[in-house]
Amino acid sequence: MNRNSIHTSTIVNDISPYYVEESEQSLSDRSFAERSPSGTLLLEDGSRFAGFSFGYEQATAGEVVFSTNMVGYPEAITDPSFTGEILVMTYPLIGNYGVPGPALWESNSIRVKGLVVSNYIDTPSHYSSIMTLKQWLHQEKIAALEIKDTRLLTQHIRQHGSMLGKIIFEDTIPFYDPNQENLVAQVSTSSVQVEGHGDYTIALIDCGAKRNIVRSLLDRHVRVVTVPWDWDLFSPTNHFDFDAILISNGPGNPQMVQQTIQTIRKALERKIPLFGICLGHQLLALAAGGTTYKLKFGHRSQNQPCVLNGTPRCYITTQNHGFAVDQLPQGFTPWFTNANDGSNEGMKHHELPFFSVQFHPEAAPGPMDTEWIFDYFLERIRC
Ligand SMILES: NC(=O)CC[C@H](N)C(=O)O
Repeated sequence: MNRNSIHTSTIVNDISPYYVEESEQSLSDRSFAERSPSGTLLLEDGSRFAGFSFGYEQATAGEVVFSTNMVGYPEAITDPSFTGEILVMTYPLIGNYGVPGPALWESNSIRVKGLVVSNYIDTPSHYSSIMTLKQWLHQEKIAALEIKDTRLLTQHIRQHGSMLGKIIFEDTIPFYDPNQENLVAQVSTSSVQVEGHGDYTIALIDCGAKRNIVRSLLDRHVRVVTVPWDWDLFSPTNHFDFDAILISNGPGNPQMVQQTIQTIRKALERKIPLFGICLGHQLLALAAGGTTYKLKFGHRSQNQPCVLNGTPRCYITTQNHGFAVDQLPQGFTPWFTNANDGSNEGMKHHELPFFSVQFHPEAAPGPMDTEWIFDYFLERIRC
């Protein structure tokens, strides 16, 4: 096929897929060129990106964010932290290893409001695959578009910041801002779950916990009692013995999660060992008197470099967050700092067992470089 025959019809703010002239088409290109865009990603600034639908064709709206992770799309789209978000994946091959069984997901369903990829592969090859990504998206009624130029779309988001958007077909719907709602209340467990055995009991406040947090604790032979986000651990009616509290990751604006912040404040007063992950880091900061802010386009990838403060050591971390901690609370010092933009990535109290990280030490997906933080957590309980 003569490469000169391919040209892109890129109209300002309207990225259309490649078109190939009739004459030099191979069969596969012919099928590609004949497919007409069937869906549109419309951003709140008026930008339109046409695409080919491979998901459930019903309009959906949310905050449009991008992630650069190269692997782990099943874990990513089942992470409750993505609730309310339309996820753009910049790595061009998505779907190529299918979908594993639920035991390898980070929650029991797909959490993104919509999915945008550059090249959807509908012919997966992997021993663990039980269905194609397209089948899964249809099963769970999630819209998905193949927009060839996710690079341009991502550059747009980087330049202008993550913004509201919607995937529309024949129908349309209003824009929806997930950060104006308490998304944690929508994703948290509604009942208390008890798992595992061991010398220590961890109360896990489920703000949208990724399953690999629980797996990481159970692997260390502790008992994990998962409670809802608004469970008052200190009310007489709810009492059970525990040795420490882990505040989990979760979606949306940390300011919306006031009941959890109140519970953390009570734990601080009682000097109970506290460990926060991602949203948990933000909630611990707010509970202790710190502040949070919204990043321009967030950190969503598996290669975010975090320097261990006071050392030359830099860890490669998995991240998925749009907010960050600005002012650390009194008595806390920075634990990790993002080597890309200098943002805070962790903090610890200068004497009491209170500490938290903005990144995901449980990975899933991504590198296990910081898994040792779970061991550090248990050591702080023992001493
Ligand atoms: N993964 C998370 O816990 C995300 C925390 C928070 N919702 C944010 O976007 O910053």
